Amino acid sequence: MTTILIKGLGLIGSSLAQAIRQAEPAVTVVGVDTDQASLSYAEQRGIVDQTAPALAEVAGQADVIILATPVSVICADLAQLAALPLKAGVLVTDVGSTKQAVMRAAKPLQSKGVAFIGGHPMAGSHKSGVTAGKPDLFENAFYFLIPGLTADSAVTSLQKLLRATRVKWLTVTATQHDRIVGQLSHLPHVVAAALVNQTQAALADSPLGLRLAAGGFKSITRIASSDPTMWTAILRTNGELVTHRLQAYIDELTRVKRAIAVGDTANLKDFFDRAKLTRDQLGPEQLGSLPNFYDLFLNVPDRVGALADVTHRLAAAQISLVNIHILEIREDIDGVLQLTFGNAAAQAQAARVLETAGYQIVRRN
Ligand SMILES: NC(=O)c1ccc[n+]([C@@H]2O[C@H](COP(=O)([O-])OP(=O)(O)OC[C@H]3O[C@@H](n4cnc5c(N)ncnc54)[C@H](O)[C@@H]3O)[C@@H](O)[C@H]2O)c1
Ligand SMILES: O=C(O)C(=O)C[C@]1(C(=O)O)C=C[C@@H](O)C=C1
Repeated sequence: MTTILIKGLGLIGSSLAQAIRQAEPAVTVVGVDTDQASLSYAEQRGIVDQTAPALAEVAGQADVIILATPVSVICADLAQLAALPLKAGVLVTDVGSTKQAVMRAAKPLQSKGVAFIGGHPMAGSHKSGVTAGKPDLFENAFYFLIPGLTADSAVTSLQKLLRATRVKWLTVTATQHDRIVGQLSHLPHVVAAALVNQTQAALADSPLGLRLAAGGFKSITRIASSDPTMWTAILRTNGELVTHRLQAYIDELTRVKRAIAVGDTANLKDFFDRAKLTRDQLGPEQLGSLPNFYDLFLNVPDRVGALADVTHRLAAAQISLVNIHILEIREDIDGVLQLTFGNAAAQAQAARVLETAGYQIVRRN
């Protein structure tokens, strides 16, 4: 019986667990997480077979170990694994968003002869946690692999285990990885967060402020809702590269700022022309997998039990919720609840159930 240990049952860990289950129903999946609620949720839904509070307790039983916590924790765990007794032939991999620091941290483990393959699925979401996980999260996305000196047979085994993800495999070096992803993922997250913070300050004295935002602001800042702990760890491990790319981005902004200030129409038009040309070439297939989450924004009355009533009605209709978020509760008036579903059918069914019960849907994404 093959035992797969997944440490970190959040968005990525629980999505991989579900994809592994689809392809290999006979394997035993063991989940490790510091968050007891995530472990219970995963066990109750059959995402994992067993749970354990700490890596050291179960590492020795595993045939495959997948590290899916923030990068800082992955690095610490790799050091810990090097000091633990492991099964002969164990395969260790990770999903962290930076790879040079991870590959460095894996050296003592590799020196012991353990097969380690750095990994990074280039798909995800601004949603985090076990409830957001789904087996098809990675479909059509690129999945970077950094095998280093690990044998091809181990790479093939990992690809076979993860075949239900239906990803496109791409082998790179850790340096190549961090350069590409630093520009395409890390810099955009800094830019999005900076824009949200600057907008919040700029509109602080406007009565409706950010609530007036429409599609433009929302689409460029969606990723500012991502997990702060995860992003702090990413920037601590690809900081040098991101600092350089941030300077190049500031230079680009400075050039356009100058063109706006002096009313240089030709330069401004060229600025937008070049961006449009490049962006238009990214069809949906080149964009990799876009996270498909479906939101309903619901007015809920300010009374005890309103939230429970909504979740009860959805559960009675057997509609699975990915996430629930209270956006605002104002005393004596309605609050707004954001309900997230994994597919359009669940969203539509939930809207019917809730509207029939008298709830007002204020927006759907
Ligand atoms: N979110 C994305 O879009 C995305 C995409 C690709 C890769 N990644 C990488 O995948 C990893 C996981 O990201 P995620 O989005 O699944 O995050 P997440 O916040 O959804 O999940 C992380 C999980 O790790 C657990 N955890 C944190 N510290 C722990 C510790 N010390 N011991 C045990 N468990 C711990 C948390 O409780 C949580 O369940 C990160 O390294 C991230 O960089 C994220
Ligand atoms: O789609 C999103 O919300 C993401 O942020 C996913 C995203 C990214 O594209 O930057 C985030 C971090 C990962 O390491 C890989 C993918």
